[in-house]
Amino acid sequence: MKTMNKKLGQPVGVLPGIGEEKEKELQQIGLSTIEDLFHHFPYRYENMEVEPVENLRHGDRVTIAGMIQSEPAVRYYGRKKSRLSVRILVENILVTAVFFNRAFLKGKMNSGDMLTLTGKWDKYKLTITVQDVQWGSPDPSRKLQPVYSVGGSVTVKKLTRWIQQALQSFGNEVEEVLPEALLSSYRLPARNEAFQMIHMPADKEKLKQARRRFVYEELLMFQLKMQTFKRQERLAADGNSQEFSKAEVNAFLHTLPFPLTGAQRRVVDEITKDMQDPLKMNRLLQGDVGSGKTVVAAAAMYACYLAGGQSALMVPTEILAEQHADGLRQLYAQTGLNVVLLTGSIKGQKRRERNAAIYEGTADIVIGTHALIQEDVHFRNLGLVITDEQHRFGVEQRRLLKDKGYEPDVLFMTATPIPRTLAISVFGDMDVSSIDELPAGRKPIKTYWVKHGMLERILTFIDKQVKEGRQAYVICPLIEESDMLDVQNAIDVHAQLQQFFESCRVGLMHGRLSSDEKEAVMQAFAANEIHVLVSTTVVEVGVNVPNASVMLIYDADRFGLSQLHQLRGRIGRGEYQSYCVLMADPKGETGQERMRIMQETEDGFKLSEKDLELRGPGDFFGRKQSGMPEFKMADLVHDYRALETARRDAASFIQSRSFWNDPQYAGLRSILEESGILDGTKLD
Ligand SMILES: Nc1ncnc2c1ncn2[C@@H]1O[C@H](COP(=O)(O)OP(=O)(O)OP(=O)(O)O)[C@@H](O)[C@H]1O
Repeated sequence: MKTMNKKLGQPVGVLPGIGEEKEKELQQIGLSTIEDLFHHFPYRYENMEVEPVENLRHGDRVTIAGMIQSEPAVRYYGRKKSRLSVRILVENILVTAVFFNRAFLKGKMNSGDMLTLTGKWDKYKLTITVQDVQWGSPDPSRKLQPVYSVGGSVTVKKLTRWIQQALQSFGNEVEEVLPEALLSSYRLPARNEAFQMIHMPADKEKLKQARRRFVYEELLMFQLKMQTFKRQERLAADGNSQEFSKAEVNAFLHTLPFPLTGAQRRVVDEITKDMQDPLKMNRLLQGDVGSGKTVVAAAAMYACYLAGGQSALMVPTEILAEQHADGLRQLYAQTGLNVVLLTGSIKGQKRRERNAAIYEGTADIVIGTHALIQEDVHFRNLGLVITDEQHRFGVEQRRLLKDKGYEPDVLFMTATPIPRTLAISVFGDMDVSSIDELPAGRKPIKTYWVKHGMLERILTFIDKQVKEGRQAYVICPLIEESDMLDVQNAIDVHAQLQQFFESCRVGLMHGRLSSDEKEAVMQAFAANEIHVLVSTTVVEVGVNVPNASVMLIYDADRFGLSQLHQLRGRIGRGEYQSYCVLMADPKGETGQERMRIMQETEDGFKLSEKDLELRGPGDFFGRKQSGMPEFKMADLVHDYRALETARRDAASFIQSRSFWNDPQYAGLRSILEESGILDGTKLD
């Protein structure tokens, strides 16, 4: 995190040896000031610790030290190539050191000179192919050598020298930004020491301490910014309370065919309180597959209706929009609410009519895909926006709504249970509600991992289930590069299964069907006119057919854990015992591990933590749409404890009066001021 110290803000050109040209090159890799140099952390370290010769492993990069015993011999080959070899005595063992294309060293080498050599070790020939040579005994301060990312003609060696010079000349200018009390209670090194330790570590322990400090500092700043942003945004939207009676919402809940679970009730309370609050709601609702998020959304939209507002429910696919529209109409059957569906495939006169209903305010609830809050749609009084699958709806859309003059309460629903650590880091500016309980009477899904050779037995099992009145999904292999190949796979599997199942009806679903076709297939499946549905992953999110009790997933090891969990969540949604069969012959350890985990647990939160471990956060949401914050030092998987601590500390700082006045927080405050968050201009 940069401070605004004047001396540290000087251009790198003030250092000896950096002329205009080098200064430009450094600028190009983002290093303009002295402070930039300090913050250019090594991305790894070269271990230069000298080890006894007998401990050295063949092929490793090693450092040894010894005395020159022979005249160096040089052989030239080709036009510019040479090989210099010299005998070195290392702990009574004669070792050959080989230097390629550095014949000029010959003149510098004298018998009896002490050399410290780093390079690749050949255990059998007792030879080191030297990459780095220093005259003299090993320098104890160089045991861990930083390696930096560089560019142009700037080499690691030069950059290391400049950073060290900068630390020597300006290290004392570094000001502490963390309060003294924090440093001592967490045993973190002071900022100026930490810079020394990270660029010139005396040993691994020191390096670890420095890293701990910068990780904490980085995460704390991130959390402070997020939380300050949240506070600012909320203050700005003051006076946005929705007025309705909670008793009437409860009366609606009593009309439902089932009682809410304890978790659903708690979450409805949290949401309706937020809506009644003058501050704008910005809440993430997460719940495991099948935990009953839709009913919670229905309650929130009903509350908004009571307050005289309209609600928009945005979902990622048309199938889902249609399913939700049907489901909500049933839930609202006794209320007289007007539910309107708006998707890309509704055109012409129909669309004009629906747009008019939205504009005039007779549409109480509008359900659709993204297009809903964009394009030609204008609400009369938009009070609540709910989006399903929050990661597809970001800051941009929120801004878009604002620009249209709407300041609705916002609820994000996700069926992907996000590990708590990730939720608070990515969505740190939101409140989080979790439905952590499934409706009563659900039977745990039985999950089996089988090899492809078992296919026939599985199909026979499906046949038996269908004869008992149930239905099945067959999910086709995923070929990530190509949607078209996925479709082809589904078509092939469909043809094969049609032959196998003589008496059942086998349907086909994939992304290339038109929306009318998709709807027809889904309706036929929901009505049990299709017994076995062969599908690509388009059924992944949200599809709800409680009579389906079997899912067979081809090549299951190609899917991520969270995705498998989503898919599996399509079954076990009713009263019947359900079975998920993962067909896979994974070669790698990770694939096998995934299959085992899937068999062992049905807890979405646990699975997504595991997923994160196996894949890393970048992959978790898919790189492109992730919107994940990038950290210089911190790693969300390994540093999650620090993240939790930072979050708590940031929250208590922001709420305390002393944080905004006391000089010990001046450093942190000034960074917040610099970031522009305090005047609401940006969030970086
Ligand atoms: N409290 C409850 N008691 C019994 N059944 C319930 C309860 N709440 C919801 N259900 C039923 O459970 C099923 C799943 O609910 P819903 O579709 O809302 O889940 P979801 O959380 O959206 O799941 P997914 O993320 O997997 O789509 C539905 O058939 C719904 O009617």
